[in-house]
Amino acid sequence: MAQVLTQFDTIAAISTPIGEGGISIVRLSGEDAVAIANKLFKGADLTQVPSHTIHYGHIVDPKTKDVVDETMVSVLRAPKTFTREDMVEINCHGGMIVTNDILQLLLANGARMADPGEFTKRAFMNGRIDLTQAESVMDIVRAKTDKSRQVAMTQLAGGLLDKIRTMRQELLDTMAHEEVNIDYPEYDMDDLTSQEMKKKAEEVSKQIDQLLKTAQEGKIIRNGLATAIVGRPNVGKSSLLNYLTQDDKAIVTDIAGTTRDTLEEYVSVKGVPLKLIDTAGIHHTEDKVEKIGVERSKKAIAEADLVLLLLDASQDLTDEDKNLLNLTANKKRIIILNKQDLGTKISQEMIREITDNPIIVTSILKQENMAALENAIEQLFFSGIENSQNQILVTNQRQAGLLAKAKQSLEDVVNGIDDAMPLDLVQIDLKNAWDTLGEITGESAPDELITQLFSQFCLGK
Ligand SMILES: Nc1nc2c(c(=O)[nH]1)N(C=O)[C@@H](CNc1ccc(C(=O)N[C@@H](CCC(=O)O)C(=O)O)cc1)CN2
Ligand SMILES: Nc1nc2c(ncn2[C@@H]2O[C@H](COP(=O)(O)OP(=O)(O)OP(=O)(O)O)[C@@H](O)[C@H]2O)c(=O)[nH]1
Ligand SMILES: [K+]
Ligand SMILES: [Mg+2]
Repeated sequence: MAQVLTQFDTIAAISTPIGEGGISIVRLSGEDAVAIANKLFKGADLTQVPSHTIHYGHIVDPKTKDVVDETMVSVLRAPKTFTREDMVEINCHGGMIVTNDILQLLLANGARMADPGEFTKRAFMNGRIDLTQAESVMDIVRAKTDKSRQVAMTQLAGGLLDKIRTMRQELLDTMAHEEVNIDYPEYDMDDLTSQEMKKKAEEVSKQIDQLLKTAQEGKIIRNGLATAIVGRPNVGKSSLLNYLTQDDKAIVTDIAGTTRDTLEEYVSVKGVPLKLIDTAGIHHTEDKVEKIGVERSKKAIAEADLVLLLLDASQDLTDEDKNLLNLTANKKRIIILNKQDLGTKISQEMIREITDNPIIVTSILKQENMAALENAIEQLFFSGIENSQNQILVTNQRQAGLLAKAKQSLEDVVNGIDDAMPLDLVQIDLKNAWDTLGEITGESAPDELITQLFSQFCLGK
């Protein structure tokens, strides 16, 4: 990792959302950050002020002498900054025109437009954070629930990084030890060495396994448990979405077929992060638009981690209900017998004959027994998964894929030793595992990977 802080040009970007707002921040990073800002700023000589101070003044177009905005400007000198480079943050009036004018002035005076994620990329290139921490910065920005933010914060603090560094160190120690033996074959400790190597490979492999086990939970916590609300028309699906989100985002009417397209909302139910998907009621229809909606509902079911299947308890079980019970049979599922206030033609016992899924009898309209539903969601979620308070979790596909690959190399080590393969060949697999773990943190990541990874970030981050 480069520790030379002067190798990059000076970049600029708007770091706050584009649109109307109270205040916007335009950020600069790089060797010339202070000099460029100083060309536009009237109020103090920014090249002379102490680091980490903020200054009141105006941004003036040096060509036209037009006063563009009244601002507060922070000067942050390397190395104690987000990027470890000199940085300037211009706090200007929110709004698309002013903010953009200031950015354009910076670009006209020597700065280059930053790529998405480039500030964070520099923090990585300059050694302040590793790739898992960079990814967590993005996860914090995108977090939809408190829990996903919590896990991302643990990752930002270096939880996963420490784990991976420890494993890499163990492999490195083993390799170093092994090299001594290759260099001094007269000791002929091959047997001892290979048994030692095998033991280490198995140990690290086990640690990787433990991390991989968290990937499913990590995915859910990061993205929310994909929860499809399913049922034939008018059973109360949209009413349930509105109840759980404490909002009335979904249109509810007594007309069957009100919801025509899937609708997604994030909500936390007893600490369980859900990505709720309200679907179009599934039934046979000739209506063209409704048909598409029904297809989307089927897709939502296919992709769901959890299905909330609603039945209208006040009416007899229909063929469509039976179809839906079949269609969702292999899913993690809660059956909701709704509209109990209108009577119970479908009983819990009847459904119990078909499935051992949790069955909750509710009136969503009268808000009856809703706590039981929330408890059922909580229990289902935490039954398979350990409590994740401050736990180190693998939260993305990139990390999980590399862990699996490293594990494979370690298995090759073990098999090679069992097959009495020459130690210098076994060592190649050991080195591969070490390299692959290094890709997770970025310590041995190829340039293309780094470029690709940061390009997914937001502009100005
Ligand atoms: N105005 C502003 N607010 C912001 C950010 C920012 O860049 N600008 N951040 C951007 O994401 C977040 C804060 N994250 C930051 C992380 C590290 C450093 C930093 O300067 N680190 C140095 C020195 C730390 C210290 O003084 O002890 C370091 O780690 O060496 C700054 C902000 C959220 N709020
Ligand atoms: N009596 C009674 N009515 C309910 C209950 N839950 C929902 N409703 C009513 O049933 C009607 C349909 O509710 P929706 O939430 O629109 O049903 P839906 O399943 O989303 O319907 P579609 O989107 O058309 O498939 C509305 O008039 C609701 O007020 C309940 O528990 N009891
Ligand atoms: K309806
Ligand atoms: Mg609906």
